[in-house]
Amino acid sequence: MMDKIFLSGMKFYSYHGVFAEENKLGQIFIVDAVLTLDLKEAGKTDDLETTINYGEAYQLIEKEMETPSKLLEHVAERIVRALFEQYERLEEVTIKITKQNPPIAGHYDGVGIEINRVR
Ligand SMILES: Nc1nc2c(c(=O)[nH]1)N=C([C@H](O)[C@@H](O)CO)CN2
Repeated sequence: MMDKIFLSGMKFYSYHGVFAEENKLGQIFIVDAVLTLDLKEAGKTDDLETTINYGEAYQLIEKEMETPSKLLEHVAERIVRALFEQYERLEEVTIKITKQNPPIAGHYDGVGIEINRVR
């Protein structure tokens, strides 16, 4: 069983979407991230340099969320790429992005996507 760092329920106001109204008005997106890596060294040494600083990972995700894409799939792939480029020790990533109030009639808690990528 591999170790994990998680960032859950991150909320961003962004402009991703297929429709012009979404690109113009924007909406809230909820992002959940799970980063898989070995946390034994950090557990032994108590040294932040031996793990991934989740505060720094948050900023990286925030930066990608600020760049508009049409599809949530595209946003998620950009986040994964940025994380793998930044963190050599990262082995696997899961990114889930939810739109709570997309322009779709009906009753639901949210719609969205989740991707999992292994380096
Ligand atoms: N698989 C996907 N389907 C849809 C997406 C998406 O990003 N991935 N986006 C939309 C619209 O932007 C949505 O917000 C409203 O219909 C539609 N389907």
